[in-house]
Order: sequence, then structure tokens, then C-alpha cells
Amino acid sequence: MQKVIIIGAGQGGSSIYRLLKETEMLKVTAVVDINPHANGLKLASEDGVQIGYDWRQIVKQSADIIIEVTGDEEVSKEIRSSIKEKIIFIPGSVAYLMAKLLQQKEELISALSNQTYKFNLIFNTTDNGMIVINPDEEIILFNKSAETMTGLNKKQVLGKKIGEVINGSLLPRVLHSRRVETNQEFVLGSGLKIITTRIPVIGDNGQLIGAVSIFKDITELVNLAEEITDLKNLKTMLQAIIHSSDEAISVVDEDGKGLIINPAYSKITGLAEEEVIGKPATADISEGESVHMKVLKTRRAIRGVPMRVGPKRKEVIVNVAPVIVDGILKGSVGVLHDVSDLQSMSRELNRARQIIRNLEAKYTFEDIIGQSDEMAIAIEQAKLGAKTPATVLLRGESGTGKELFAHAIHNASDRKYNKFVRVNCAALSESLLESELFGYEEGAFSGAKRGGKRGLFEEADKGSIFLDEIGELTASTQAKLLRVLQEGEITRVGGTKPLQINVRIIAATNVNLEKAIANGGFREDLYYRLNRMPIHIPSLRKRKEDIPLLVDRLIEKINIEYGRNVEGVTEEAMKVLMAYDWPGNVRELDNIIGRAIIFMGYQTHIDSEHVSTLTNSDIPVLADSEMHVSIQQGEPLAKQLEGFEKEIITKAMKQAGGNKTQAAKDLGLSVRNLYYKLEKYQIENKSMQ
Ligand SMILES: Nc1ncnc2c1ncn2[C@@H]1O[C@H](COP(=O)(O)OP(=O)(O)OP(=O)(O)O)[C@@H](O)[C@H]1O
Repeated sequence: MQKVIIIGAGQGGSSIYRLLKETEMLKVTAVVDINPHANGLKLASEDGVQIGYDWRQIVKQSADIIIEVTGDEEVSKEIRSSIKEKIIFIPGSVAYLMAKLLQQKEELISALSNQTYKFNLIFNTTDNGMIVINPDEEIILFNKSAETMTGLNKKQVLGKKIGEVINGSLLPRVLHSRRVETNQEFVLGSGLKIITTRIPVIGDNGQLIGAVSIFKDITELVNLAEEITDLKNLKTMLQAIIHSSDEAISVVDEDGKGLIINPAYSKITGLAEEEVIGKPATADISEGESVHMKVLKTRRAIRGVPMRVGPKRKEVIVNVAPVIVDGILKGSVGVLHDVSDLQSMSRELNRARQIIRNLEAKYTFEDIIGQSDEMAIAIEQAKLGAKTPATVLLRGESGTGKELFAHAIHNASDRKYNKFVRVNCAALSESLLESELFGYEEGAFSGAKRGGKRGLFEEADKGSIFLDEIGELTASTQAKLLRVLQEGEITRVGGTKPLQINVRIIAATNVNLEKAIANGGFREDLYYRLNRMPIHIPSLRKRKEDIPLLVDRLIEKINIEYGRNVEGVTEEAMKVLMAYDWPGNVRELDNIIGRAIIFMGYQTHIDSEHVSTLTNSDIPVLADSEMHVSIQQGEPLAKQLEGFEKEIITKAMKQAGGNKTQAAKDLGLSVRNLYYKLEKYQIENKSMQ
């Protein structure tokens, strides 16, 4: 290796030294610095190169090349003259040029590495994944985010075809199409959803250099979008619910300004949306301080505030509750309940209850009061009857408790978990009764339901059917009933196919069936079928000893019904009750006690004055002094006659103590006709006393 000595370290020799260090053909053995303060000295000593200040001493050493860069002519001359046999001599100017070149190279390298650092910094710190491929589809760049999103290591993927690394990658497509594809959705093998932009890289001369994919993880975005969609759905649903609610609803914000109202609210208050939305809550309801404002002030719900709202001054009950989200008051929601609606609903409910009552047997033998011998026998017989499948015929005047017995028999029988159906045979016309009892087939008559209808016998299958007022059946219905009793089957009206049924019949009548047979009004064969187990329920006048017990139990029952605290009857009152002969039986007694309790004020005992209307006189209906005829101007005669008829029937029923058979007899009407008129004029039994 050629040995080199450099003279003039402080004058550029150091640079020459660094340049020569890189060549493996030359070895710098010494560096001489003619100026002792120059820093070339330090460099040389660090590298273990011999150094010195006395060039004359140094050049005496053997060297193949001497480089002199002092720039000092004197020194230069002296060196030249003193070196006789040295091989090469490079003058300082050339060395200087070399040093300059070296410096430029170093600067270039430093600038380049600086650029590379910046590029790497950007490339690897961005959230976006970046993959670059060459025209052969091989991956040449793969940044940190790409590693994180794909779960692949850069070292594993560089140089590989992108299709092998990312299944189904569409990046090669842009190599062929040379078209940018922006914001394309793609699902990575890891299941991550990304949105990617694919760009072909084309050189200035139009030559294809490769393609870049820049992509973003959009899982969170998608989730967010889904959440927003869910929220939107929820909002839409909530609006639909509020909108369709029959309850009047209003929502205000935390300042009490209207946010939402529904059509029911507008209907009841008479306020349109534009009069409420964005307006202070104090203006929404005409009366008093807005309940909304109170709720917003106190952050407490207010319930049950009665108010009158709207042009019709409708009575409503207001409930308002604050809306608090994460402890922050956001507004309040108010609901107005239209009380008039509630009242009609309660009427509906009562009607429904009545219907249900008709379909269930609610009384048991426990509810039948009576210790008299006659009553004890009747109860005993009924209990026996309950245990057999036999048809039972309950006989007794109206109001003696025949229905009560029918319930009790059903409930004591092994059919108690099945239906108990009550039918009043006198209350319906023949055709209606038959279609009710036996059902009908489609098209049986005009107005028949499509698909036909099940009859009550079918309804009561495996249960019991209570046929009240059986003595009122027409000949046709009697014949059909006989068939049920004989064959255990029914045929729907308009049908041909008989249906097997398993129903226990409990029949009841308050007419003398034997007399009816004699008159030809009742079939004898049916009578014998029905009369297998007759039970006679005594009239109240025949068991007056039961009156005190009945009175006690009735007071107990009515106290509960009316919320009263009546303790009993005075001796005087009891005398009146015992003296009366009770044409309406227990029903009449029930009504009398009920009416006395209503009118007696807050006394603890029913006194004789409260039952003073009870007399056994036999006043003819039309002689009632309260009855009067007054002519209504402009009302048709037929209408006025109807009003008069209603009045007469009401009086007759009152006088008969609610006993329909008696009332019908007094008026010379058939029981069926009386039922029809009671129904027509809506005369209820309760008002009979
Ligand atoms: N022995 C009794 N113990 C308690 N309450 C009775 C008794 N008998 C009848 N009642 C009551 O008297 C009212 C009339 O009874 P029920 O309807 O059973 O009579 P009914 O004989 O079926 O009358 P109708 O022939 O007019 O239909 C009912 O409120 C019933 O609870």
C-alpha cells in the first residue's frame, strides 16, 4: 500500500486526509502541520496517525507520495528542493480542489439523509396506511400504519407480489388502467374495513413506475355512521310514537320553550304547532303558571294536576316529568289525560265486566244465604245435583236467586274450570236466540258473518249452560233443545252436519210449566227431560226468618260497594221488613237496603223511615198519582206515546219489585214482550225500587 505524508494539515490537509482515508490503496502515515494551532492536528492524533510540526523531520521518513497544501511559497520551495528522490508530489492547489470535492460530497450525503429521514418520518408516522408497488406488482414500500392495519410485518412483505400478501388487492388494477380510484371501500383479511385511494405512478416520459395505495381504517367511522343511523331511527320512531299517541303530549327544552307537541295535544288545547314550538311554555296552557316551568325549576315530576284547557275548557289531568340526561336538565315532558275520555273508558270497562260476568260463574254455595228449612233443602239438592251430570231445573219466582244457584252448581261441579254461559231465553227473538244458541253456517241468512259463527252450546263445551226463563222458549226452539238433550248434539242454523257437544244444562223458570203444558205452550217431552232434577227455590215471603241474616250480609256487601259504614237496622225498620211480603224477593230486599243506605245520610243504622215506602197495597199501575200526561209541542205522537209507555213500564216494574213475570202479568204483556220493551227503553232492574 502506498504511504502518504500530508504537509499543511491546517490549510486543507485535514480534508485531504479524510478523502484519502476512503481509498484502500493509500495509507496516510503522517500529517504535518506547519501552524501548531490548526485543528488538523487533533484529527490526525485521534486516528493514530503520526503528527508533527517540523515538516523537515517528517519528510525524512519514507513516503511514496507527499502532498503539500500549505500554500506558502517559501515552504513549498524548500520542500521541493529538499525532496530529492520522492516519487509523487501533489501541489496544494490540486489537493485543495480534492478537498472541496470531498466537502461537497459530504454535504450532499448529509442533505440526502436529511431528506430520507423526513420522508421516513412522514411515511411512518401518518395514520394512513401506504403501500407502494412496482410495475411487477411487488411491494416496495409498506409503512407502519399499513403494518398495523394488515397485521403484517414490513420485512415479510417487501419484494412479494401484493396479491400474495393482501388477498383480492385491487392495486394492480390501476397499473393496467392507469386511472386513479378514489375512496374505495375494501375489507382486509383481518376483517378491518378500510377506505382506499389507489394512484398509478407515472414518470415524466409517460413510463409506468408503480402504484400507491393510501388507505384509512373506517371501522370506527362505520360504527359511528351506524350509531347515527340508529339514533335517527330512534328519533323517527319516537316521533311516530308521540305522534300516534292518543294522549296529548308536549315537550319543552330546558328554558321552557316548546319542542314537540302531538296532534292529540293540538286537538285538546286548540293550539297549532306554530303557536307552541319555540314559544315559552307559559303560553301553552291557558291557565295558571305552566306546569312545565314548575318542573324545570324544581327538577321534580308533578303528577295529577287537574286543569281545564282549550276552547271547550276540557277537563284534563296533567302529569309532567323532567328530562335529565347525565345529570343535566334537558327539558320536560308533559302528558294531558282527557278525563272525559277516561269516564267513557270506565263505562266501556263496566260493560266489558258485565259481559265477562255473564261468561263466568262467580258465585258459590257460600254466597247463598238462607237457613230456613226450605232453603236448606234447596241448597242440599243443588249440592247433590252439582255432583251429577244431570240437567237441573231451577224453579222459583223472579229474584229468588235462581242464577245464584246456577253459578254455585257449576262451581261445585267437575266442570268448574270450563265455561259457564248464561242465556236469557226471554230476552231474544226466536231467530236470534236460535242462532245464538246453535250458531250458524256462512250464508245461513242475510247478515250472517263470513265463515259462520259458533253458538253458545259450542262455547260452553265441557262446561255448563244456564238457560234462564226456559218457559219462554218457542215451539221451534223447544224442539231443537229437546234434540240437544236427547242426542247430545246440535246443528248450526243453515247447517246439515250435527256436532257432538258435552254441555251440562241448568235451566230456570219462574212460570208454571205444568200449566203451560196444559195450555199447549210447552212440550211435555221436553218438560220431562228438563225436570229430572227440579229444585224449588222458596220465595222470600215463605222464609221470612232468613230476612235478618240476609239484611246483615247485604249491608256488608253494600258497605263495601259504596264505601259506607252502616252497622245494621233498627228494630223498627226490621219490623217493617218482616211485615212486607217481598214480591221481588231477595233482589227487591237488596235494592231496598241499597236505596236506604244511599238516602240515610251518615246514621249508623237503617231506620223505619228509610224503608217507609214498603207497603203491601195493591195499587193499580195507572192510578199512580205521579203519572201525568203533558203534551210536548212539536213532538210526533208516536214519540210521545213511547215516552209514556216507558214511564208506565218503569212504574209497573217498580210496583212488582223488579219481578218481571209479575210486571208482565200486571201489564197484560208476554214476558218476552216485556223484555223487549225493557231493552228498548233501557230500563234497568236496579231502578225498579
Ligand atoms: N239466597 C240468597 N242469598 C244472597 N243473595 C241472594 C239470594 N238470593 C238472591 N240473591 C241476590 O238477589 C239478586 C237476584 O238473584 P238472581 O238473579 O239469582 O235471581 P233469579 O231468581 O235468577 O231472578 P230472575 O228470575 O229475575 O232472573 C242477586 O243480586 C242475588 O245475588
